[in-house]
Amino acid sequence: MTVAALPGSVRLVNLTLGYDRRPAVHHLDGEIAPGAALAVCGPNGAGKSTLLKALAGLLPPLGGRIDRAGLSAREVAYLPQLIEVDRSFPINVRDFIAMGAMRRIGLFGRLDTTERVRADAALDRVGMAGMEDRPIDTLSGGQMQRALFARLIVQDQRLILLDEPFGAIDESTTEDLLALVAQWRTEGRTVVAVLHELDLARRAFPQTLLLAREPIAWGETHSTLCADNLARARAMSEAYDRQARECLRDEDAAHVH
Ligand SMILES: Nc1ncnc2c1ncn2[C@@H]1O[C@H](COP(=O)(O)OP(=O)(O)OP(=O)(O)O)[C@@H](O)[C@H]1O
Repeated sequence: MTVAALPGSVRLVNLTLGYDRRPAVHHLDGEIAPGAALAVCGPNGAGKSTLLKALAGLLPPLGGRIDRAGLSAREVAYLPQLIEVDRSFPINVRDFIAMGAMRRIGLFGRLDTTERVRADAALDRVGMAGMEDRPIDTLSGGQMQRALFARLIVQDQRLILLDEPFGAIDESTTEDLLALVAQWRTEGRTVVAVLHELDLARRAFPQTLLLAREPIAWGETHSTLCADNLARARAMSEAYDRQARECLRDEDAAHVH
């Protein structure tokens, strides 16, 4: 018997994800409860970003499914890795932040006073008041990440997906943005973040999924990130890399004969 998912939860059912029909994440089962703060950790190439893209609805599953109970794809905000954000676009900070309101005002809609006030309040919240007119290509990495979080505030969604939000930014920015994540939780939003720094997961994310192509563990953060599980994740990831090379060799051989 299938138990109904909680309203606002996200359930992964035997989920397999990949590219060009090659699996990158296998057989993932679990549920992200509404209001949860879930860290996704694991070695390089473990499939963390792939999972986030699928949760954002940008990558259709190769197998299994993602059930979003009562949560439409439009209620999801996704922040890709900073490196993937195009900063060369000629736009100032306020207009960049206000792009978060696009679903409310439409692609070519004008910013009314309410949206302007909302954008400025979001900038203030992330400590960037007074920077409204700066072109985004003049921002430092930390300022850009603050601006991206301000855009998430303006987006105002129930499920927030963050891919390595604290990589390559200074400590005070990390602390300020962690406080914002805590606030989102008190507002009942669900936050899923890919994190490389396990200490940040331990400090600020009560739940963790440890991934190494397959789930190693998913549960309370401190027990999930125990030494045994971390060693298993590393071993699984290395084994996968070896197998992948062997698979590629098999395919090359098949082409020759
Ligand atoms: N667009 C793509 N096309 C083909 N393969 C991809 C693509 N993106 C990722 N992959 C592959 O999928 C696997 C998982 O990658 P993913 O980026 O999800 O891992 P990750 O855990 O986020 O890694 P990292 O911590 O290094 O960012 C890797 O083998 C990667 O090479």
